[in-house]
Amino acid sequence: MGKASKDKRDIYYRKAKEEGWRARSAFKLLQIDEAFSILKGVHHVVDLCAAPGSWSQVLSRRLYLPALQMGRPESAPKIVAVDLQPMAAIEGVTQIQGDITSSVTARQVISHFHGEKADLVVSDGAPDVTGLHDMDEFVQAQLILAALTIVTHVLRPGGTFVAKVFRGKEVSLLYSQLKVFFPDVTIAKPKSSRNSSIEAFVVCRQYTPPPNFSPSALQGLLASAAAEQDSRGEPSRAERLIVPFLACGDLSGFDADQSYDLPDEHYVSLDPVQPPTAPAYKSALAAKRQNQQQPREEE
Ligand SMILES: C[S@@+](CC[C@H](N)C(=O)[O-])C[C@H]1O[C@@H](n2cnc3c(N)ncnc32)[C@H](O)[C@@H]1O
Repeated sequence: MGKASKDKRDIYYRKAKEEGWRARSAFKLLQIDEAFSILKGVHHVVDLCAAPGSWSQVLSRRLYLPALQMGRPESAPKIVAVDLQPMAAIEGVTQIQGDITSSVTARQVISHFHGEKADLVVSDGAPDVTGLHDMDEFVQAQLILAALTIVTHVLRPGGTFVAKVFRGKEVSLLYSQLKVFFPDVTIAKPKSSRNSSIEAFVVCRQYTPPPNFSPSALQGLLASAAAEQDSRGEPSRAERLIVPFLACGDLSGFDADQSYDLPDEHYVSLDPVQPPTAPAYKSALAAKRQNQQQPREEE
């Protein structure tokens, strides 16, 4: 790491300590909000993959505490945070400990809203990286798809979804899938996210589910799209559809600080590559730990 980026990291690290944020990641959400005003008018919000909790702190300080200070606790926003890990309590934040890719956790989040809708869903999820880029990007993509499934149940039309992505060569497929639900999808690279990292954030605005869409239809919708798009004339298999993108780890052509225009197509066809299985992911992780390989930087 060069001196300049080291200094930059130290600035956000120090600032986080000074301002009482649990992680320097807080600045990523704050900078996304500066650029896109994602917190404006937000009442209910879901923070997926929230631990140790700096994004939840931002949500609490920006949304919940002001309502309390105005003496209106009854109209205070609802903030729900979910993570595999437990995290220390944050004022105004309800915590659910669980795996967002499991239907049990998804149902817990959905039922928490009692039919009310959220204005904003954020997801800063990152898997435990193996160092194998294809696999890491695949697992990251699974998190985004799980988050998107929750979004289709809890986000109000017109609402916003922000999620961390790893920008691999096939990331345009993910954009295309998001564009099915959001007419406005932008990729953002906040200054506090290291240039050396392939992470970026999709800012998806104006949630507009397709006509006649109901959340349980998500799988069917993607299935029929893939069937139409299967240019090889092979039968489409439902299991391919949970592969949001197939990553190759090739970052050439991506400028970390630039915003990209997104492809117009709603779908691109998927190659018939089997996703890594959970045992393959686990053994890759174990191998990484054994060989002491350097994981890719995430922040
Ligand atoms: C980069 S951290 C999030 C940082 C957080 N936004 C903050 O500001 O403190 C990524 C988190 O994703 C969580 N995570 C990864 N996979 C998950 C899953 N399947 N379900 C729930 N949380 C998950 C990890 O436990 C980790 O806490």
